[in-house]
Amino acid sequence: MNNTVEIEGLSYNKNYKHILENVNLKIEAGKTVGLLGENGAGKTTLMRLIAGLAKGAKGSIMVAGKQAVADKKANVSFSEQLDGFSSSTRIEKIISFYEDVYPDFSTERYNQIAGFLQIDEGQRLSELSKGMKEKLVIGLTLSRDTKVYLLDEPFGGIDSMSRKKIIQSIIQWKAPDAIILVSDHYVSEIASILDEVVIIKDKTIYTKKSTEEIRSQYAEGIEQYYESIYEGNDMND
Ligand SMILES: Nc1ncnc2c1ncn2[C@@H]1O[C@H](COP(=O)(O)OP(=O)(O)OP(=O)(O)O)[C@@H](O)[C@H]1O
Repeated sequence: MNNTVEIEGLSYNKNYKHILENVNLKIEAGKTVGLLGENGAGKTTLMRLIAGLAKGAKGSIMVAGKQAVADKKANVSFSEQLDGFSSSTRIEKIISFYEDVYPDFSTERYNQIAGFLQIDEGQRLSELSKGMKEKLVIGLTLSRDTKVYLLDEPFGGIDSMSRKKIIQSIIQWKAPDAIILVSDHYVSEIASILDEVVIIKDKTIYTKKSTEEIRSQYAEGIEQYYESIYEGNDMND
């Protein structure tokens, strides 16, 4: 089996607090996977570890068969929140930064996505609404040509019409063998694009299941499954 992400025995503490314990997770090439869990469950932390941005974990995280931080950075595109740019920065400046820093950044792909999302390059960060900023982050993240895309709650501020359009288009913006790992609290909205669902609970991967299997067991789908796990009355496991 061709696993693009392979995590074994991963534990992570921050400021003496156990955040993740004994996480094991394998994600096959090409899958679009929903990462679900309540506030503070550890979704962002897990993504930062996969992206090579958080250090000091125990266990192993392999991305495309490699463990070094530099390889993770080269193979993973993470939806960073642009906090490093001053609010007066124009979008065109951010795009040229991405072009300089990431050899795999495709300006052509960015222009396609930005056209679809109606992002205006001439604007400054301070002029963007929360939803527009999120659209920009989605555009920048998916314009790199990488094996793994990590989208951390990418749609929170985006209006529901645009959100539906973006969700339906998102898979076309990745190579067929690339993985998307997306966390979101709007479970039912992203359900249609997911191949698998991973749930973090009690500091670990509580379960990973294909959406097909979930739908065959839960008439109301992924949201019902997710709620059943948090309420402690799931049918199996
Ligand atoms: N710098 C830190 N020091 C100590 N604890 C931290 C630190 N950063 C995060 N945490 C804790 O790690 C846990 C996981 O946080 P994380 O942001 O990964 O969760 P999340 O699932 O992404 O949550 P949300 O859905 O609210 O975004 C939380 O309990 C949080 O309080």
